[in-house]
Order: sequence, then structure tokens, then C-alpha cells
Amino acid sequence: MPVLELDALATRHVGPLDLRIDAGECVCLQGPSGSGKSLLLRALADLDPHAGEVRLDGVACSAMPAPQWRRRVVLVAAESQWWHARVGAHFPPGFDPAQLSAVDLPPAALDWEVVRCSTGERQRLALLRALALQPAALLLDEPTGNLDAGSCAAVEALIAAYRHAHAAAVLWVSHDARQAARVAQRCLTLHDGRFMAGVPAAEAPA
Ligand SMILES: Nc1ncnc2c1ncn2[C@@H]1O[C@H](COP(=O)(O)OP(=O)(O)OP(=O)(O)O)[C@@H](O)[C@H]1O
Repeated sequence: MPVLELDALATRHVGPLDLRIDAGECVCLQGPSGSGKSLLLRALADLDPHAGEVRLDGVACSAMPAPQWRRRVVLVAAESQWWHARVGAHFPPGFDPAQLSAVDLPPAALDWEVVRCSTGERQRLALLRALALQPAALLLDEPTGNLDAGSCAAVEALIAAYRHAHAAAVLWVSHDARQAARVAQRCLTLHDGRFMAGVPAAEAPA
């Protein structure tokens, strides 16, 4: 079962931090702008240098080739990166276009040029692209930051379904306390590079 553990993890401006996210658990991370939330997610995904250790299922990040780690511990960044012209080229062979309906997009979106996609369309496509890798742990950086209420609900439902189906460990950065209460079992706040206990998800304002 994919448990994600941080052991004295430190990166630029952040840490050292200890944390355990259980299989199937969603932890929401809040904190002021510039407090280091994105830096922490990048370190967890092994995209930035870091000290300390991250373990998935007891296996250390430092013991796994970086590309392999990044397929298991997947970051959905606030601003997604696209390297092919066409959307579909970013998805694995055999990806079922019908899955696009889960984020309110038509199957034909796989044939769209990336440049025509709106910010919110790119955000939803980036999430689907990440889930297609079937990660054991998901690192979500404001995954609904550009979405209307309907698309936001669709994305929240999709992530919850994935988390339950795969017992995935999820770390979700959100500035929205009500969203945190909906999606997470626990909330933490990053302040001065350290975790502070947040408002328990179940007690956050409705
Ligand atoms: N490559 C870098 N070199 C130097 N400082 C950096 C670098 N990347 C980020 N920072 C700084 O680290 C701090 C934390 O940045 P980070 O992007 O993690 O913040 P955040 O908590 O995600 O903020 P927001 O909520 O605004 O997205 C910021 O002050 C930022 O300017």
C-alpha cells in the first residue's frame, strides 16, 4: 500500500520536515503565498535537490532512478508544461478518449492543439495526463485554481475516485479552506518552512 513518508526533508527555504501520508489519505497543505508549498512538492517529486529522505512504501527516493520515482510520485504543477503540439501526444498509447468526460471535456480534445487550450482546459488535461500514469502518490498544486464551480466539482470527484480505487496518498495544496474540508482528512499549514497543524478538515468553515 503506497504510504508516502518524509524524513527530515529539506529544500530551499523549507524544512526539515517529517510527515506520513497513509495509503488512500488526502492531506491538504495551506500556507501564505511564498511559504514554500510548491518548492516542497517539487522536492517530493524529486524535481529539485533536497536533503533528508522521502520514502514510498518504504523505498527511498534516493534508491530509485529519478524517472521511475517521478512515475510513482507524480506532481501536477500549478502551471502545466506541454512539449508536443497536440494534446493527445502527451497521453500514453491506448488512453481511452472517453475518460475526458470525467473532466467535462469531449473525446475530440485529444486532437486539439495545446496552444488553443484555455488555462482551465490545460489544468484539467494535465490532471488526466498525470492519472494516466497510475501514480501511487499524487502531489497537487492548486489543481482547481483556474476552474469554475462545475469543473472544480468534477476534478474533486475524479481525484477522490482515483484515491479510493488506487489507495493513493495525496498531498493537495489549496488556498480554499472549504475545499480542504471537502477533500482532505487532515490539513497542515506551512509557515516559516515548518508544518503547523491546520484547522482539522472536518471542522473547517462550511
Ligand atoms: N529557484 C528559486 N530560487 C530562489 N528562490 C526561489 C526559487 N523558487 C522559489 N523561490 C522562492 O521560494 C519561496 C517559496 O516559493 P513557492 O513557489 O514554493 O511558494 P508557494 O508557497 O507555492 O506560493 P504560492 O501560494 O504563491 O504559489 C518564494 O519566496 C519564492 O520566491
